[in-house]
Formats: sequence, structure tokens, C-alpha cells
Amino acid sequence: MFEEARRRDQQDSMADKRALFALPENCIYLDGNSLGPLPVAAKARATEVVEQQWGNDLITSWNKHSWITLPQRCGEHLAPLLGAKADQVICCDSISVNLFKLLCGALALQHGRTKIITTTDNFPTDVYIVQGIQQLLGEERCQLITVDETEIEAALNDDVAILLLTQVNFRTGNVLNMAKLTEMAHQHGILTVWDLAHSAGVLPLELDNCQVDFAVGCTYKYLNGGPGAPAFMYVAERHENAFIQPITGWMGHATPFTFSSSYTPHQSVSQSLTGTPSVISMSVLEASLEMWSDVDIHQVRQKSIELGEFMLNCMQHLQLTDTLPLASPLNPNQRGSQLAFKHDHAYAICQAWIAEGVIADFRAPNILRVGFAPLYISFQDIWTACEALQKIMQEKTYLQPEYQKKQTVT
Ligand SMILES: Cc1ncc(COP(=O)(O)O)c(C=O)c1O
Ligand SMILES: Nc1c(O)cccc1C(=O)C[C@H](N)C(=O)O
Repeated sequence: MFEEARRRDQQDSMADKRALFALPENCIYLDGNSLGPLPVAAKARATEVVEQQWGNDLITSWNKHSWITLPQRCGEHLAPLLGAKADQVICCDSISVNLFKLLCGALALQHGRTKIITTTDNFPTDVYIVQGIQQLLGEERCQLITVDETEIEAALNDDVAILLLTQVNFRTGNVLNMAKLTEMAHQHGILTVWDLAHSAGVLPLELDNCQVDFAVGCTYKYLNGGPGAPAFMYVAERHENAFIQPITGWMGHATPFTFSSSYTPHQSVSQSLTGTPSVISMSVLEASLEMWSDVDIHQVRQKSIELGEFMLNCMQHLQLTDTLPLASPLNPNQRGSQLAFKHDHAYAICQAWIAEGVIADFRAPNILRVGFAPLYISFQDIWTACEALQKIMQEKTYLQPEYQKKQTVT
């Protein structure tokens, strides 16, 4: 398998992209689906923004370095990756806050319809935000309905206001069919909101072609924007005039610097902004997004699938398949850029793997999760990681007490 890994790395047309990242030595990083590593360009931009722009040019930087248009510029970099025409994507806040804005605004467009359907196994914040809106507006104006991923289609009817779905399940990696579900929702007059946290930067997306209404996503995973990097929002052009988000801050005003005492929404996606952009984070994000200008997302997807399939072959070769059964779909086209394995000691196995220099993550209650970020992960990384895993499983090193101790953030 090692020879095969070496051969595939030699044939990898994306192998040169690894040099764009400041990866630590002796570390195989299989957690870019939670926090992407540091791009070299982002590190340099952080220094420039802090030392030169903030340190030296001070407040003149809003104009001199165009800080004020960072949310729109980051949106422009993202749009092609999302399959969106320009002027529909903007960077701001977090997924959670952006979901609040989109869901409230979309509910208002649905005159009298109150039901928001999402999946029971969605990432919790998506569900919590709907619960919060339900509490704020009362059940007569917002009603949360959660269904199994297999029951989504059956739950769609003319009473439903919004279908809120995460395209790639954060635990299993199962991919929902965006084109089909969006079309089915529209047949019932339902608006769709897609969470692209585990899709952006790794799955080819076609928001415009799929006629998606609204979408959110984060930039700290496969897009390498850094911890807590600003999220993004997509508002389809056809909703631009009618959609009004509820956190009507001055940055969403048509003319913020007239300091008018009454709110006039910006007639563009900029209306989705609320307050001052986090300039340092967003500048770093912009440097990371610039890396994508010559990357073919279809090639990224192809390598992601190959890495996943190669890992499954290695696991089989090393006789790990029975001890670590797959919790992800077997069909690579049906899963995102990750594999999930079930084990009662998944947490401790993950800790023992980290001690061997392989960083993956644990998702409660029993999932060992591995993410594939094709720009910097090699086939040899996968083979080396699997060999380390085999040693841990054979020697049962995960039973050592030091690996059982739970940390705050897993
Ligand atoms: C599907 C999904 N939605 C939302 C979030 C988190 O959103 P936020 O940016 O608000 O922390 C995550 C991960 O943290 C996620 O996996
Ligand atoms: N956003 C995170 C954070 O602030 C701390 C730790 C992890 C995260 C994550 O992104 C978790 C991730 N969405 C997941 O799928 O598990």
C-alpha cells in the first residue's frame, strides 16, 4: 500500500498546493473539516494588517486599504465556489447569527406559513436557532418540526414555510440531494435555506442552478479562514428586494455614513450586514480565499473521493474494518469529504492517534471522524495514519487512562 500511496502522490496534479500551507512538522492533519490549517499567505497578511495597516495607517486604512469593502470582496471570492453569480454572497458574523437573520427574513416572506422543517440530526446550532426564533415569535408564528434525513421528502407540504437543511451531515458525512430537495420544496411553495458548513471548498456547488433561496456556511474549515473566521450568507438575487433581515444595523443601511436616524435597507446583499466587520479576521480570510482563484473544485472533489476510498482500502488491508465499522455511506458520491467510524472508545482512540501525530476528531457519542482536505493531504499521509491506527488498535493503547480524560472542546 505504501508503494501505491507513493505512486498516487507522484501523479497528483494538486500536490504542489501543499506548499501553500504552513503545516507543522511530524503532524498528519485529518481535521481540516473542523479547523483548516494556516495558509502561508494568511500568515503574511495577518502581519501586514496588524503591523502596517492597523499599526501604522490607523483609521485611514478604512479607505487606504479598503477595509470597508472586505465583506463584499470576500463574498466575491466565494461566489464561484458556490456556483453563485456575483452580488449574492457576503461575509459576516457566524453561521448561527446568519441563520437567525435568514430564517426570520424568510419567514416574513411566507405570509402566514409558520412551519420550519429541519433534520433531527442537524448540527445543533441550526436547531437551537429555530428554537430561539420560536420562543421569540411564539408558536403561532414559528413552529419547528424535526424529521429524520430519510423522511424529508414526506414532510413537505403546502403548510411548510421553510426547509432548513445541512447538505453534509457533520457526523456521518451523508450528502443530501440539493437539486432534488430544493425543487420538491418549491413545488409546495417552500423556501429553502442550506447550511454549507461541510460543503464549501470541497464539494462543487450550484446554488444558482439549483434555485436555492438562501444559504449559509463557514470559512474556518475547508476554506482555511482561521479560528472563528467570518461566515458567509447567500441571498438569491430574486429575493434581494423583498428580503429584510431583522438585525437592522448600520452596516446594512443604504448609506451608513449619512448617519440618518431612520433605517433604509441597502438594495443589495449588503443589507445582510449588521455591524462593523472583524477586519483582522476578514483580511486573513481574504488572503486564504485568494488561493482558490486557480483551483478547480471538481478536481478537489475527485481527489477527496480518491483519498477516502484509499483510506478504506488501507483499513481493509490492515484488518481494521471490523473493529472500526463505517458510519458513513459506502458510496463515495453519497458522502462529503469525510469518513466516520464507530467505536465505543472513539474518544480515547482519537487521543491516542493524536499522541502518534495524527489529528482527527471525536464526535459524541461514538464517532471517530476523519476529514480529507485535498489541497494538502497526501496518499502517503493516509497510509501512515492508518498504520498508526492499526498499532493503537492492536496494542489497545487507547485504554491507557491518559487517553480517557475528556477535554472541554472535542
Ligand atoms: C453544519 C454546521 N453548522 C453550523 C456550525 C457552527 O456555526 P457557527 O459558525 O455559528 O459556530 C457548524 C460547526 O461548527 C456546523 O458543522
Ligand atoms: N466551530 C467550532 C469551534 O468553534 C470549536 C470547535 C469545533 C468547531 C467546529 O467547527 C465543529 C464542527 N462544525 C463539527 O462538525 O464538528
